[in-house]
Amino acid sequence: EFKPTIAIIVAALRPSGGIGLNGKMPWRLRKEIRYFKDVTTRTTGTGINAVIMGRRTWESIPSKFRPLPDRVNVVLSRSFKNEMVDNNVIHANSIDKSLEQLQSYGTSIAKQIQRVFIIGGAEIYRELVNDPAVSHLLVTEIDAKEPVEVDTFLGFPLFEGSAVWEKRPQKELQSFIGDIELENDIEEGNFVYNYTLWTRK
Ligand SMILES: NC(=O)C1=CN([C@@H]2O[C@H](COP(=O)(O)OP(=O)(O)OC[C@H]3O[C@@H](n4cnc5c(N)ncnc54)[C@H](OP(=O)(O)O)[C@@H]3O)[C@@H](O)[C@H]2O)C=CC1
Ligand SMILES: COc1ccc(Oc2cccc3nc(N)nc(N)c23)cc1
Repeated sequence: EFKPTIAIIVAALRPSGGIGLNGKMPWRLRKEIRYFKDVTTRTTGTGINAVIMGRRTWESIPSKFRPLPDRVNVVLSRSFKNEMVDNNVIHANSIDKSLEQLQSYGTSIAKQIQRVFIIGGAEIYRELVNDPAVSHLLVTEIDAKEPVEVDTFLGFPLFEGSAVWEKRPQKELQSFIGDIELENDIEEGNFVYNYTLWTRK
């Protein structure tokens, strides 16, 4: 029965949980962007992964860079009809409808959907972090040397201590991401960051 691993993937500033500013990300971290691409794209064997995002996040991707390549892109909007726009883009008006469509995608394109990543934005994170179907949080924890302005936040308490989620040892993150290299305390400009995995207590 179709039960892909569903993971939220996000880069968030500590301790505030800031993730956005003026509809964009408050930072540009080269290695972190490569990690995001590698983790959301990598599959074992012949399958393909899906990324699910809110309509505003989709609209803020420059049109020449969307859909995100080598992944099935699912865009959520309450005003969408549920439809496969083309082989790489699915419209859905709820998370449940998007999972239904991903299931039939697998049978129609004979490509099995392996993992599903929720890639933002803030409203989507806030809602889906409470969905029991989401089993993993891949959180890049960012510390800033100098203060950073943010106006959009994770929308759930994580760094202040969570009653629901617990951070797993690095070796569990390593086995989740396979042969993708895990560096610690990566420094880029004003930022130092680490990749983490959280699962439900
Ligand atoms: N730091 C990070 O890792 C990331 C940061 N971001 C940042 O987040 C911000 C964008 O987030 P945000 O503005 O919250 O917008 P979102 O990308 O979360 O999109 C919100 C829209 O998604 C649709 N939607 C939300 N919930 C549902 C639902 N349950 N069913 C169907 N449709 C739904 C609605 O579309 P409609 O109005 O059409 O109904 C809503 O307006 C930007 O600043 C972006 O840069 C984004 C991704 C990652
Ligand atoms: C504007 O569209 C988008 C905005 C953000 C987005 O997600 C990300 C982009 C770049 C790096 C990202 N890193 C992590 N850990 N998580 C994300 N969701 C990321 C994907 C699309």
